[in-house]
Amino acid sequence: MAGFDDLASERSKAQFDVEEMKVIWAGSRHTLEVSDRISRLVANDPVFRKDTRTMLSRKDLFKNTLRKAAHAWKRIIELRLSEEEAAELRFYVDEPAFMDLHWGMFIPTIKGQGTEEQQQKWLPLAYKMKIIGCYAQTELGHGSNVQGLETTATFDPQTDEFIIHSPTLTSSKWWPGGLGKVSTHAVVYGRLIIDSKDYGVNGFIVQLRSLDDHLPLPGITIGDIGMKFGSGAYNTMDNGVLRFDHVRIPRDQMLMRVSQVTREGKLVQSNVPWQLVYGTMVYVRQKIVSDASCALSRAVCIATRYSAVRRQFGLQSNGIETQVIDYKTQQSRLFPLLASAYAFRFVGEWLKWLYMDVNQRLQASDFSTLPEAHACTAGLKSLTTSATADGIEECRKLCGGHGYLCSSGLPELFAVYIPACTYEGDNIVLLLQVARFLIKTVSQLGSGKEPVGTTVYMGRVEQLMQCHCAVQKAEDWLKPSVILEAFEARSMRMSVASAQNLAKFDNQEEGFLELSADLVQAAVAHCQLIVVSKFIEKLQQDIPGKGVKGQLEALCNIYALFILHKHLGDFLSTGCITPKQASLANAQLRSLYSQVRPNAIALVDAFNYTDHYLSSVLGRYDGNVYPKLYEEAWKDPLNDSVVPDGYQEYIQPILKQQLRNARL
Ligand SMILES: CCCCCCCC/C=C\CCCCCCCCCC(=O)SCCNC(=O)CCNC(=O)[C@H](O)C(C)(C)COP(=O)(O)OP(=O)(O)OC[C@H]1O[C@@H](n2cnc3c(N)ncnc32)[C@H](O)[C@@H]1OP(=O)(O)O
Ligand SMILES: Cc1cc2nc3c(=O)[nH]c(=O)nc-3n(C[C@H](O)[C@H](O)[C@H](O)COP(=O)(O)OP(=O)(O)OC[C@H]3O[C@@H](n4cnc5c(N)ncnc54)[C@H](O)[C@@H]3O)c2cc1C
Repeated sequence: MAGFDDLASERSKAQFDVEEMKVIWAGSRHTLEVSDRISRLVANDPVFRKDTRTMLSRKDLFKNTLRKAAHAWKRIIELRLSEEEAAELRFYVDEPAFMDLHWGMFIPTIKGQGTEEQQQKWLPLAYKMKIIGCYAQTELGHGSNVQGLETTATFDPQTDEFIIHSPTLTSSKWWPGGLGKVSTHAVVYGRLIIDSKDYGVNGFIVQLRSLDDHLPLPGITIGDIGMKFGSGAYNTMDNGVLRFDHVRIPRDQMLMRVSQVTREGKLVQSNVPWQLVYGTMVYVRQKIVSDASCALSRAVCIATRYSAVRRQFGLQSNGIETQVIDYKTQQSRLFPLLASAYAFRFVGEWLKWLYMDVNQRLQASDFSTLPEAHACTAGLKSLTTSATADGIEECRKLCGGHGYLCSSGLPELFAVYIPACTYEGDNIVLLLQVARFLIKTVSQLGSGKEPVGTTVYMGRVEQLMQCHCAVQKAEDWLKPSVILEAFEARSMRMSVASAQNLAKFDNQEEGFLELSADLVQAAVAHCQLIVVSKFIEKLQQDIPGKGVKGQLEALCNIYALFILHKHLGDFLSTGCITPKQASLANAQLRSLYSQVRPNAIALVDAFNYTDHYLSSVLGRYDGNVYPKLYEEAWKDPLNDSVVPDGYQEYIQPILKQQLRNARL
């Protein structure tokens, strides 16, 4: 049987230790053990089946999600899972649901923006799920522009309460996940008003529904905002609409870590920067970067396995056609995505470390690294989600016609993933934040304030503005120092050029708007440099296992040279490399594809995904694609009857020409 033999033979060709690569991918032996155990637990539980998801009506789909969420919670309690194991279980259940927002945003917001007392009051309730919360920031009229939110929270000194109100239609909360049908509570972002004075946006804990009968509390109008893109996909989530009509909450339900309102109605600022009100977004953006590597690797795993099973043209002497993975065009589309999945994994790991480091500093009142953390999380969220969304679609095309079937798993993965380019900050809006940070850094060069963190390279501005790439032969592109210098010089020169152009404007804000398209490109260049440099740093660590390091080096070089090839215009126009060096990079890239080819299947096996998680007939571990595709087709409800419903009303009259006769 084609698929079985093909994948078995591919696995036997691997030139590295797959088990050790699994550890590298997971992050540690411990993480691998946990994710392996929990993914199998989910895969073997019939309640977590997901093969009918794309065929259910919205109501049935949603109820099924509630059933799975309740079952997941039951298993977490029964098995006494740790926080880490519980998070893995939710991940492998693989269905967007209110739980994501409760654990992923509501709880972190209280932890990050609540005082000690507020945490003590609310966190135990949230941890035990005695209350379910969501994150209600975006409104009908404003999402990106958080300072433009219209919901008001007016302090009433008579009663020691805030009055939460939606003064306009556009102030209706719109989009929060988990809000529409499930959440009992929300962190609501609104304008703090004291004595008619507007003190800007802050977070407030507001109860939305009765804990007895789940009905909305007085003054609250609440519902789901309707069907979203794709079948199944993100429609398991109850993204909601919410309006307040003068709803009163006690004063101590304003999240008061950043600023406090006293009983007398005085606003007291603490020593933490006001931007901490945006802190949950930094946390979630960091998570989304790790998530990107999961979504991309999942699509790549499906496309790689299928490309080894699928054969088209080129009859060989033994009468067998060519595996499509052997076509150079297939490799040049697929392998950069494989390399990107690994690159995003490692940059995600680093970003997690950066976030933890910033958090520890914040606890010690050191706020110096917050701007860098904001720029890195915003930029990398943007870069990785855009590349992943495009990458999933490319994987669908790599699977030809069968990729368009829901049973390939790719349409639903695409539909569920693409909003990541929008939620938690529109990707362009976030890149503009990075650009502001870069322009600020460039403007401070020579002022005595040394660039830090990921902008340290900018301290070598003179060298980077003048350096010439030393590549003379294709293999020179394999040297990390050569790659780094080319990426640093490109980013430096693009930022400096933007800053110089900006300086020509009398009004900096106007200039920023006028040049924003170029500024976005400079931000992308800086973020790509971060990804490349973190991959190179990873390779400097001790990497055990036969051949593992060699494979990672090849993937790192593929990622870097692919980006160089894709953005050749930047590298050439800034004079970082010559056309001859560009063509040497291309030659090297081709040679790297050949190096990865025999290891491709093993490299996707190292993700250690179960067939349940992949939910793809094309990506099955055993490669038994054709019989299963055939089998799946017959499961479609349309095939329940041989003659379809509607035959007599709509097909028969055409065939019998009754419709035409009626017209004549
Ligand atoms: C096949 C099926 C598969 C199923 C798979 C299922 C798997 C399920 C798994 C996952 C599901 C995913 C779950 C994810 C759920 C989605 C959750 C989505 C939630 C949301 O979207 S919440 C809403 C998010 N909203 C936003 O992000 C809004 C974006 N806007 C902003 O962040 C800001 O308004 C702005 C940054 C764009 C502008 O702010 P503003 O104050 O107006 O602006 P500036 O003047 O530019 O900035 C002032 C100053 O502050 C600094 N700064 C800005 N932001 C931050 C920050 N976050 N932290 C620190 N500092 C910040 C900025 O740099 C300026 O500094 P300066 O003055 O220059 O020094
Ligand atoms: C699936 C999903 C789940 C979500 N979950 C939540 C949630 O749980 N809680 C919550 O509060 N919100 C949630 N959101 C809302 C989400 O955070 C916002 O949609 C997002 O921040 C983008 O804001 P917007 O919709 O206002 O886009 P807009 O800002 O209206 O963007 C429209 C266009 O304008 C461009 N644009 C906007 N501003 C600028 C600028 N300054 N310069 C250049 N171009 C600009 C953008 O690039 C984009 O092309 C969710 C959204 C989705 C899709």
